[in-house]
Amino acid sequence: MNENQKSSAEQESALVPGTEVDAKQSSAQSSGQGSGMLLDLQGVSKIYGDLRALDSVSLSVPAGQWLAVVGSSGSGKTTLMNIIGCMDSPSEGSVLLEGQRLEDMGSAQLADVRKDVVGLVFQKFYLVPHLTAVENVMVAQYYHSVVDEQQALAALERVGLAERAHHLPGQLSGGEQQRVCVARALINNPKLILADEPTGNLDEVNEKIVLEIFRQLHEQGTTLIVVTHDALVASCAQREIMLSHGQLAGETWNDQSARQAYNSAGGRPATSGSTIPSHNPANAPTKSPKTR
Ligand SMILES: Nc1ncnc2c1ncn2[C@@H]1O[C@H](COP(=O)(O)OP(=O)(O)OP(=O)(O)O)[C@@H](O)[C@H]1O
Repeated sequence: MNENQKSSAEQESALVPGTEVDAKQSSAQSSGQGSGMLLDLQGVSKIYGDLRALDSVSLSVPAGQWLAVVGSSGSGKTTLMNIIGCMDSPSEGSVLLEGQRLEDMGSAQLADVRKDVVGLVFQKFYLVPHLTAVENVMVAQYYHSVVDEQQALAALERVGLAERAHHLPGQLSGGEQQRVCVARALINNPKLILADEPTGNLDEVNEKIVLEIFRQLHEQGTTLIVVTHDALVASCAQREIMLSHGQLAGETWNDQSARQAYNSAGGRPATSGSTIPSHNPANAPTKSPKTR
């Protein structure tokens, strides 16, 4: 990446998750009220006028869990992911990430969390159009630590795009662009991957590539939260929650040993305002993990 490209990339950094130019040194504040979970949502609501896009959702996610979030269009999935990813703030309730309350953080600290803890695979975060695939991955490295082209190329190879590394986004298919976004999210080894419809643009072969990467990340201990409309993709997760009209409509465990570990660690079923979950882990039938 030359200096002109860097400068343009800085101007467009708002398009790239975790790359805010004005991020200053974080002085992480501990709330002292952490639950031992990587993520803890406590009565989180998002209110737009009369609409409760999220309605008092409480949800704990331990480090290393693979969670799927399902629900019909407009049920609040993206709203939830935006709040967890520090891109939106709740109208009510608290979000703790690594025991730190997000509402106690200033914008620079939130930018650091986005940069250091979270990797985003969101369709709305487009690639910088005048940078090649590998340069788009290197932008994320640039704002995180140091640029390493070989590492960026390896990340693209991991998503099956070695041959397309030097193409501009406009020269890539929608599915290929999506995979560049996956490579960009992985490049800084985030603890938490938030993926909103990560396989939405992909054919079956590419969907398998992405799911296999998620499986490897899960085995390495990365926490994954994946919004999907695809029941097969959801079934790869250890745990699924379903949203409906901003409320929790169901919770299912696909991995019973993960469920036991979660319960032993003091984890509680997800809940929301006035809804009694129709399907909670206390009475969930045993379901074998599916493989693809
Ligand atoms: N900025 C906003 N102002 C007003 N209403 C909003 C805003 N953002 C989202 N909503 C509403 O909140 C509700 C939840 O939206 P959200 O995008 O979270 O749904 P979703 O489950 O992700 O849907 P989809 O699957 O279609 O992406 C919807 O009714 C949506 O219209």
